[in-house]
Amino acid sequence: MSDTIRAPKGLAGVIADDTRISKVNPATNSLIYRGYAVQDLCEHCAFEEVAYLLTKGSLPTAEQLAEFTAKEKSYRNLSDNLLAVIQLLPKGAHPMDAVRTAVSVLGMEDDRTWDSSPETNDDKFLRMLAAIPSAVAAYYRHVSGQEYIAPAEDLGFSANFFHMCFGEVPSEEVVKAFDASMILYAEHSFNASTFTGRVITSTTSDIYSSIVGAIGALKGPLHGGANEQVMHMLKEVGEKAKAKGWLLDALASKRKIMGFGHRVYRNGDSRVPTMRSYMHKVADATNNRKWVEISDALEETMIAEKGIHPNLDFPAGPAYYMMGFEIEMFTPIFVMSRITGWSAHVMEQASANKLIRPLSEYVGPDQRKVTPIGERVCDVAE
Ligand SMILES: CC(=O)SCCNC(=O)CCNC(=O)[C@H](O)C(C)(C)COP(=O)(O)OP(=O)(O)OC[C@H]1O[C@@H](n2cnc3c(N)ncnc32)[C@H](O)[C@@H]1OP(=O)(O)O
Ligand SMILES: O=C([O-])CC(=O)C(=O)O
Repeated sequence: MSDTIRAPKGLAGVIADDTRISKVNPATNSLIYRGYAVQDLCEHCAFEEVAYLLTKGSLPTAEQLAEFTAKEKSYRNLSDNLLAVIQLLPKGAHPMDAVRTAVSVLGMEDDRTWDSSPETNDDKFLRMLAAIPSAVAAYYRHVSGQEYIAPAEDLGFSANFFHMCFGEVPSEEVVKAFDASMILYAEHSFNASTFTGRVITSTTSDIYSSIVGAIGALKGPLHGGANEQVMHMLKEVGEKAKAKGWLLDALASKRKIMGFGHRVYRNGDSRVPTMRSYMHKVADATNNRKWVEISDALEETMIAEKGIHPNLDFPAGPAYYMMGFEIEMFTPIFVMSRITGWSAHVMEQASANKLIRPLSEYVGPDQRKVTPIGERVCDVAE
């Protein structure tokens, strides 16, 4: 077929569409959101400002931010129905499945299913931004056999999350480190989960469905699920002195080292230095250098042996662990942030939509006749 193009496996290197939301630039090792460097955003902004920036296109004024955060706070409370659903969920399930279910219920509670106007989508986004942390915390409290803690209206996004999980807010340094991680995780162009969300939107389905699909894609250990695997790996290594030997054995047995490598960046992830410095601050604030030391030893060996650098999940995982979060909460925490980037992409896709539907090359058996079941001896799979 002359008018078709054969894309490489995994669509590697393929530009699938334009976007105004972010630019991942491996040549300069940089990442900008709507023109602003993420490092700059981490230094000068709270996560709520970045959420506004990503979804609306510009940084808010103080007045615009006050209106945005007031609305976000007003949407934090879960309905009795959703709270009851969360409390009925199996305790052994993965929290990512609980978040996926919670977003699905949020969608069912919103009677504007077929209204995907920009104003309505923006409001639906704000509902999810506000309610997802409440759902993550509610599931955590349920699983750990503790009473649900209602959101606090006088706390910012990140401080409120700590409050809902633990009933207390840690030091300013720790809250800032968490908030910076929210900024760094917020958006990353056409990664697998965002692309999933855009594919769903391209069918003119609703934003909740797009986000449910994106959550499913993020859960995988090759994508967002890697932040949990990093911490499992650090625990398996156990101590700094064993890190080098552990890594060499893992590489010899062809094991994928979680938190290393990236489809787009080849010389290191632009977000790592910032997150690493916050991880160090959390280690200092919690008086615990163990995970930092093991991480440093693994990184040094991985770069020396394979020339493969860490990605954002590598410092984020241990940072969350030192903040006191259970490992299985790490990827749901990623969802709390990436809901901003996903929603911005859903709105961008909807504003200039074209159904996303590639072709495939059929490599199965040639056309053959169906043998009626009574005469069938054995159908050989090819
Ligand atoms: C927020 C995020 O989603 S960031 C990504 C989080 N994911 C992870 O940390 C999981 C671990 N990393 C990986 O699996 C990969 O690096 C990915 C999935 C992120 C990128 O994959 P791809 O772009 O398809 O690269 P690919 O897997 O082909 O790797 C190229 C080569 O580097 C090797 N490589 C890449 N990452 C790793 C790794 N983490 N450990 C060991 N080897 C690796 C591959 O084995 C391959 O080697 P080969 O050419 O000898 O076969
Ligand atoms: O860009 C990617 O493929 C994965 C990633 O780092 C992200 O989604 O933050």
